[in-house]
Amino acid sequence: MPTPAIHVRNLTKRYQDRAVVQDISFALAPGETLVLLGPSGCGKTTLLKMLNRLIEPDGGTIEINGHDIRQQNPAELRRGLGYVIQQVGLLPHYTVAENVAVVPKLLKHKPEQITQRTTELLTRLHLPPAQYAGQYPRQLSGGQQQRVGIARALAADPPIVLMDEPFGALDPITRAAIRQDFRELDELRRKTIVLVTHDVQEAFELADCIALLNQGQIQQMGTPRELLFRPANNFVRQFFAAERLALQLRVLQLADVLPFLPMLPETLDAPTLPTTASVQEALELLSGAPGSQLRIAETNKAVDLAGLMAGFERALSAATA
Ligand SMILES: Nc1ncnc2c1ncn2[C@@H]1O[C@H](COP(=O)(O)OP(=O)(O)OP(=O)(O)O)[C@@H](O)[C@H]1O
Repeated sequence: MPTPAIHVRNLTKRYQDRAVVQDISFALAPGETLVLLGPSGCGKTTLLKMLNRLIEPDGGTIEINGHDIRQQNPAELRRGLGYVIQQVGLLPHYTVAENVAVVPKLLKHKPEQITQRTTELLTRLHLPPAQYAGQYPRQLSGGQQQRVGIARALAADPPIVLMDEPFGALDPITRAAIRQDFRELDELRRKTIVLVTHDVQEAFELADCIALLNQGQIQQMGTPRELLFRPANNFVRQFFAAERLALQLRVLQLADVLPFLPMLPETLDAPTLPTTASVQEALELLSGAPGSQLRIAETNKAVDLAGLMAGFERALSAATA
């Protein structure tokens, strides 16, 4: 394994003799998204804030790109780590462009480079600069402010970004829209991200890897699929119980269902999905047009709604067997 982007060993934090983070260890490879998930008060934010030294641990070590963060000046460390929080924390007397430029300015990037980067980020985050660069935070909606917060965290192109409930304060529709942008933003895909949430659907949508915490301890760390189909204990099983079906539809892909699908005569004008599409995506496509079929790219198979559901059921039995 290459040097982990983040390597945490035996991390512990106590408040008045109560360990709110207990002996946590993990390694995160560069470019991965780790979601810290768990009930309120389980220690997610405390763990995240130890990564950028907003909170100092009582025990254990943290290495970022192979360097012990205790050897680094906290302010410098933080300039190298993007940070997005629920309250956004934009500076009210700075324009959108000025807010985005804060860290690049501290790092003494060239003015023309900063302008170019700001323009690029605002455009990609659906805030056309001609309209928004000169506005003040109070003139923006909550969702727009959150997009500016993300642009600000990415402005200096840090390889690691820490996010604490970044979509927590938004209504469900805005939240889904920003999550979609988040997934489609190429530059975020390349970054190492640690994201805190208590929203299970959000965790499954964004994570390469989930660490499910309870009372300061990792109950299980693994891919969404591992947590769902191979729960390490009862806590993990119970945590996903209420949303199990929705999660299964999201986690299983057409590739999983494929062996159980009957061959159908090809309908040339049918919509096509790749084998990596989730059963959920296929279901959405098919339920809009009952009786219709979809083609599965690079295979000789097509499927209708009934066939998909029958295949899903068999793929589920195979995954949990
Ligand atoms: N400064 C502090 N002094 C004492 N206790 C604290 C302090 N900060 C946090 N705690 C306690 O530590 C525990 C973990 O808090 P933390 O904020 O990390 O949880 P969380 O999982 O992020 O919760 P939430 O999802 O509600 O934000 C909580 O029980 C909290 O009350």
